[in-house]
Amino acid sequence: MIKGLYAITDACLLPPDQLPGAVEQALRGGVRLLQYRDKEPGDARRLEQALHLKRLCDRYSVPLLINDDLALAKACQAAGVHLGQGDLKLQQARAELGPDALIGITCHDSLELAREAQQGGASYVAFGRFFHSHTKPDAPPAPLDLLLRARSQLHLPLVAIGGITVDNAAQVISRGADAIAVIHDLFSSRDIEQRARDLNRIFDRF
Ligand SMILES: Cc1ncc(COP(=O)(O)OP(=O)(O)O)c(N)n1
Ligand SMILES: Cc1nc(C(=O)O)sc1CCOP(=O)(O)O
Ligand SMILES: [Mg+2]
Repeated sequence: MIKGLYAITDACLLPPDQLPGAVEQALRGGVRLLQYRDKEPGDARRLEQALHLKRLCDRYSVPLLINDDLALAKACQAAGVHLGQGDLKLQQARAELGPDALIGITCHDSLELAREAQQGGASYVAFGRFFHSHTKPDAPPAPLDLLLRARSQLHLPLVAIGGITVDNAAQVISRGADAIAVIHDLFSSRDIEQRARDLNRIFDRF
């Protein structure tokens, strides 16, 4: 289930009037998971957008995850949440969302954090950033070979994030990433649908 292109939305790249259209193009291009990530204030706007994305994702049978915000995930009946090390604890999210929810955990460059997340019942672990990221330039870097070690030591799906593009995605997929989480290279593209197709197609080579 956690396999292929994992698209993440961004409030700067996608203002409210462009968000649904851009996401639908990505879904048409074969995105396998979608994360709604919006750190701007405005609970009512965020709820409205998340509900809209949930309807779109349902049409394409794609799970919607919500970044950081458990209450929003519950309110829009999302498939799950993505949590960082400074966010809500995995155990609380699992207890509130139930055993079937998708819960992803950011592990930066740490196999120890990943083992902890695996033991705690995470659905996937995310490592990164692997390349320069336009969206989050200050995210701590992670070495590509971390994925090889993670692949041999963990049984959970591995998500790679941070500066992933059509030109470098093969480097993380060939080292064991099950999914690539992408913001800028997808949503800044002039043809989002085609870019989604191109990013997904890289998995066929491995
Ligand atoms: C798939 C995926 N991986 C990592 C992150 C980053 O989460 P976090 O460290 O909590 O940072 P913010 O996204 O909240 O800024 C993610 N969102 N998704
Ligand atoms: C949200 C996020 N988290 C990261 C991490 O390393 O934890 S990198 C990142 C931004 C990903 O966007 P882009 O594909 O534009 O680089
Ligand atoms: Mg977070």
